[in-house]
Order: sequence, then C-alpha cells, then structure tokens
Amino acid sequence: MPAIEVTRLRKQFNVQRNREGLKGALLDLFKREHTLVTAVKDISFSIPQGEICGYIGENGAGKSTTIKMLTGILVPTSGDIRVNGFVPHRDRERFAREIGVVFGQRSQLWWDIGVIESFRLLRKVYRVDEADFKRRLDELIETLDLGELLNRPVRKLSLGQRMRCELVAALLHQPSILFLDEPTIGLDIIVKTQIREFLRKINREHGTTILLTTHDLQDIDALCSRVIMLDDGHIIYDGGLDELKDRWSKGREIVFQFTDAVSLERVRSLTEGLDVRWTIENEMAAKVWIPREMNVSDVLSKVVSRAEISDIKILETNTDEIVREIYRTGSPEAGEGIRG
Ligand SMILES: Nc1ncnc2c1ncn2[C@@H]1O[C@H](COP(=O)(O)OP(=O)(O)OP(=O)(O)O)[C@@H](O)[C@H]1O
Repeated sequence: MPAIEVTRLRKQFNVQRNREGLKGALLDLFKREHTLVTAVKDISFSIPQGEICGYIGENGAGKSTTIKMLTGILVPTSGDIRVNGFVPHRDRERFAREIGVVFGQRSQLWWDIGVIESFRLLRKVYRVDEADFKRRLDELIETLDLGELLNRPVRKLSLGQRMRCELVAALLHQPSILFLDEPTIGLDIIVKTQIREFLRKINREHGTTILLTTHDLQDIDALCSRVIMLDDGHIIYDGGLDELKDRWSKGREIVFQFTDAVSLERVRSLTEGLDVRWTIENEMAAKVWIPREMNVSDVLSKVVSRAEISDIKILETNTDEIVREIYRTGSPEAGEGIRG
C-alpha cells in the first residue's frame, strides 16, 4: 500500500468579493458577490512508504491547501485521497495516530507550560503507552540535543529551539508519515543542518515517509530524491531531483586556472569546432560554458591537451537557479503534468 495516494484531487474556495466604492459597499450589504478560487486542480500522485518527497511551488501554487487536505484539516471539493489507507477528513481520530504534522509558522505546543508538560499532554492525546513514550522521548531528546530545554516554557524558546521541540511533538507517537510545511523557515544554517540530519536519520532508521513543502531548495537538495512541483494548482513536474536538474539545466560550466596569462582569443582557439562559450575570469583564469547535450570530457580533453592547466573547477548545477527559471518560464507541458 502506498503511503499517500491522491487521485484527481481538487479544492475550490468560495471567496466573498468586495465591490468598490460607497455604492459597491451598499450593494454588498444586500447581495454579496462570490468568486470561486480553484487552489488545487485535479492533481494525482502516489508516494511509496519510506520516501522523502519535496512538494514545491511559488506562493499561492496550492501547496498548503494540498497538505491541509492530506492531513484532514480541509475537505476536498472532489477527488480521492488515501493516506495509509485512510480517508483523512473522514477517519480523523484513527488517522491522527498515523501521521505527524509540523507547520513551521504554527505551534502545536502550549505556550506557557514547560516543553516536557506539552509532550506529556500529547502522550495522553495520542494514547501512547508510558514505556514507549519514555523510550521514544529519550531517543528524540538525545538526537536533537534538547535536554536542557525541557523545563522551559515554549514562549521562552528561540525559533530554532522551538522547531526542534515541534519535531519531537510531531513524532512522539511514532507516526509512519510526517508532513512538514516549511520546517526550516527563518532558522539559521546550523539549526537547518541539524534538522535536515535529524529527518534523514528518522527516515533511515524508522522508514518514516516524509512530505515536505519548502521554499528553501537546499532542504530539497539535502533530503529529497523526488520532487513534485506545483504551478497554479497543477503538477508541472513529478520525478527525480537529478532528472529535474538534467532536463532543465541549460549547461555546465568549468573554470580553468592556467599557468600563463590567457586571452579570450587564445581560450577560444583551444576548443575550436565546439559550440561552447568562454568568458575571462581574470588574467590567468577563464570559464567555459558547455551546453547540456555536449560531453564535458570532450571539452576537458581538448583544453588539457593544448594548454598548461594548474587547476580545474566544475561548477555544479544549482537547483535554486533551475527551479527559479522553471517558475519564471513555466514548463512547456504546464498544466498537463510531466513525469521525470
Ligand atoms: N481559506 C481560503 N479561502 C480562500 N482562498 C484560499 C484559502 N486558502 C488558500 N486560498 C487560495 O488558494 C490558492 C493556493 O493557496 P495555498 O496557501 O495553498 O498556496 P501555497 O502554495 O501554500 O502558497 P504559500 O507558499 O504562499 O504558502 C491561493 O490563491 C490562495 O489565495
């Protein structure tokens, strides 16, 4: 059974429209006008147990609306959802024990009481056996280095400390699926790294399935082998991160450090006959851009055999740039969904 199965899922909101001016306001008093906003437009996907999948898209693309339907907070307008075999909005009570949820912007901890008290309350909510709770809590506290925070009230915690506590709270009942909505938003790089390592560990050791929305593409690079990309309520890409980079990267770049001074003319002559583009970096370094369909080794061998090189740096494809380019231009197949 897949962890998550979504078929032709749609969500529409009926939004009240405010008409302009005094006349409009008066008209609104008597008869409200409504518009229908379709946030999620008949999307389908399936996530197997144990996968970490990134769910990305620009603001307003429909990510949070999907997560809210997957966690049973919102009822779909049409379509079908199964999460571990449950229909989230229908089987809410039993279903809640199957999943953990962290919304980066919202807390599920009680603000004024010690963190450990929140955890104890959650143990009761989820009806976790005392011995299991203790074992699980010890493991989580150790991995996330939370020992000294346990007796502090949540309002006295920094954002990074609170986020680590939120993760513990979401995982105390050992759910097999974890939904994360912007889990690293606003955190410094040290806490981000710690959280990413922690998520990899629970996925590896407990096989936890993770669906993650984020605007931080380094989260995706560090964690996800697969990405689903949304645009205006449609899935425009669903596939591997590597294929995404391959398909969309326009080319690769290599910086050569030469042992002597070089000119644009000289470096161009090194790759004569190849459709590459050179730029001069400084007196003794030049960068070559290689189109995606060309072999990097063809360029390397030509340059290395014709000039003295002291260093070579191949510049990695930057996921951030690729994704921004896709957002900017849209996919050629936008709206139909493509599978990588
Ligand atoms: N409760 C609601 N009532 C009316 N419209 C809504 C509601 N929730 C979301 N929308 C609309 O649905 C669309 C998708 O919103 P959603 O919050 O799912 O996007 P998102 O991809 O999560 O964006 P962000 O990255 O900004 O969180 C937007 O046009 C939004 O205005």
